[in-house]
Amino acid sequence: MEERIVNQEVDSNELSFEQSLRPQTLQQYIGQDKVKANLSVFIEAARMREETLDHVLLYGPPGLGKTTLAVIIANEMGVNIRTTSGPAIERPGDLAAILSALEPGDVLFIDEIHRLPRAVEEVLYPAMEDFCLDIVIGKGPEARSIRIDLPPFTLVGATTRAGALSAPLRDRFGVLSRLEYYTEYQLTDIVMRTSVIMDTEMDVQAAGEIARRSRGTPRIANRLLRRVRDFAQVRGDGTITKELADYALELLQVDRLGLDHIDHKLLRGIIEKFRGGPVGLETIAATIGEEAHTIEDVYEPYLLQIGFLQRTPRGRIATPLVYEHFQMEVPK
Ligand SMILES: Nc1ncnc2c1ncn2[C@@H]1O[C@H](COP(=O)(O)OP(=O)(O)OP(=O)(O)O)[C@@H](O)[C@H]1O
Ligand SMILES: [Mg+2]
Repeated sequence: MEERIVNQEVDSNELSFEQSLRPQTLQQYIGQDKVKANLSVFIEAARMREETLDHVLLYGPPGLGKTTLAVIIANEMGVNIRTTSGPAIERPGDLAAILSALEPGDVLFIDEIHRLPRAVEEVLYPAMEDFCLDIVIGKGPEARSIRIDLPPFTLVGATTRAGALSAPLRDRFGVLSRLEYYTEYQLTDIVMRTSVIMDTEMDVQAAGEIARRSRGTPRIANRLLRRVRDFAQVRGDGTITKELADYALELLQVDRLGLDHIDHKLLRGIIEKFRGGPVGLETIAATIGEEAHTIEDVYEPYLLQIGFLQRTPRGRIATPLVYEHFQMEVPK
């Protein structure tokens, strides 16, 4: 994949930066008001009854705050969180080991839960439903199954692709929370909050400009802020003014809607080579030299969200908004 500032890959340096910025309570968590309102009721009710919280599935595009929310849920419940991910659990025994090491009430966070192997998923069903493990010992006619009780726990699953989850797994979550792209105002708050944590002076207009170009995504907002701060330090006096933000964002090649050179290549490709579409995903992938599933999971969601692309049974169509954005004439 080509290098892009708006991509969703996170290296170890950025990960520790992100962790330093993670809000710790629901109150510090900006936006996602519906999700927060529901969760706070469920958490309070569970605490009043002194029960574990129902299993929670968090889904939505990358970088919107799923992992952050999982940690907050554990904090608000006053319990420990144990973190793992779908691809990391290869065999049923791996999951059994994790489950039997939990303390009563713990949150087990499984990131990318849609990537759990099938055989592992089947261990999860009785664990989620009845807090127990069914283990088969021996083979053939000698085989018998024993049941092991588990401490009650809350499973928090996160996925960018709720559609890829099997129905039996999805049905075992009591709370399904879908995270939405953030508004410009919410992202402005997030950027301001981050600048305070980083001890950097910033004009609110500059924060607004970063927010507008962040594709509705806190991860991208914080990343752009960090790069803009570098420019402020080297080219300015350290303060992030609107002027400096504009200058830096221009150099970073993120346009006023947060689109970068790859989005441009993709959209222009559809317009120039396929007269605006419809054109199939595989064809687009081949034209711009990217994997089809990368386009589908990473590039497309935001372009669909802002109404630049339409998905039809015959392929993708570039809407008139794209022509407008590039100041091109819409063909008859
Ligand atoms: N509501 C929010 N308020 C403030 N900061 C947020 C919020 N949501 C996310 N962030 C920040 O954005 C960054 C990315 O969030 P997080 O890692 O939770 O996203 P994610 O949805 O788990 O992404 P992925 O799908 O890639 O795992 C974190 O540094 C976090 O601090
Ligand atoms: Mg995450």
